[in-house]
Amino acid sequence: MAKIGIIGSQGHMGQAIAAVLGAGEHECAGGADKDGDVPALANRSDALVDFSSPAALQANLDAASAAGIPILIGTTGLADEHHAAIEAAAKHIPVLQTGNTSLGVTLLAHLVHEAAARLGDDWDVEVLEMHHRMKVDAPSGTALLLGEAAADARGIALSDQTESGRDGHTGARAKGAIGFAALRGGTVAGEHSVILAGEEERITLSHSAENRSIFARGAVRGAAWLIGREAGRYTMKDVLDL
Ligand SMILES: NC(=O)C1=CN([C@@H]2O[C@H](COP(=O)(O)OP(=O)(O)OC[C@H]3O[C@@H](n4cnc5c(N)ncnc54)[C@H](OP(=O)(O)O)[C@@H]3O)[C@@H](O)[C@H]2O)C=CC1
Ligand SMILES: O=C(O)C1=N[C@H](C(=O)O)C[C@H](O)C1
Repeated sequence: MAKIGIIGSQGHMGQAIAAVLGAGEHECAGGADKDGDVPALANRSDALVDFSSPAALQANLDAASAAGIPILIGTTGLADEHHAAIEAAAKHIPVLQTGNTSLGVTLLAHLVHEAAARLGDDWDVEVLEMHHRMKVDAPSGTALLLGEAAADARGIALSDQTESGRDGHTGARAKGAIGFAALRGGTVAGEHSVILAGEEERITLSHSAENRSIFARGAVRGAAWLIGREAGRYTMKDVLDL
């Protein structure tokens, strides 16, 4: 039985993860929130899960590194500097970072990769997402993960080809662009669609999260999987062997 420490424990995801741990094969080592003692939490944990804020990321990576334990980063809204910090920490400890810990989205990304590779850039890729009114970042981490899957399949850098937040006289869509649109409202746990639009036909690949327990179960599974691994950067694809 692994002891999992939760950063962001009083938040929606923290509570969902505590519920999974309360019912399952692993144990909750405790939690930390803003002004919490993450180093002390790390010292009594076998692995950490972080669903808090990008502002907390560096301190959380430092605490995991100092304790010599793995960490799963579920926090979204990460910038280049955060990814650089993850790369640096992953030289010393196992780090899994993902915008979505669910089994369904991990498989969806695999399908998007396959579709984008086979169809080529005559088919336009648009990623549409909707989340609850409290969500603070856009596009969602999942939307970016799905966009990355399409970009990777086409051998392009997503950051060079992103079109998001279209408004006003935007001009025609650039060939090869990957578009993003974000909707916010109500209590939606997470809706994602990847639309591949070709000449006179479209394919839509979608995932609907009915509640947060799918993310929580995946987070616990991912954190437990990290224990005993070599230092490095991992994704949910590694956990699920996809
Ligand atoms: N990868 C995935 O599968 C998923 C990722 N997420 C992501 O997880 C994150 C959290 O989501 P959610 O639970 O809905 O958000 P909430 O706002 O409900 O919870 C965030 C929690 O983090 C705490 N927190 C904020 N800043 C810090 C800090 N500096 N140090 C420690 N704790 C801090 C908050 O405490 P306080 O209230 O005191 O500020 C709060 O308890 C978001 O980035 C979200 O996008 C969400 C679902 C799935
Ligand atoms: O903030 C959320 O709620 C969610 N965040 C993640 C994201 O940004 O994609 C995962 C999930 O969609 C819910």
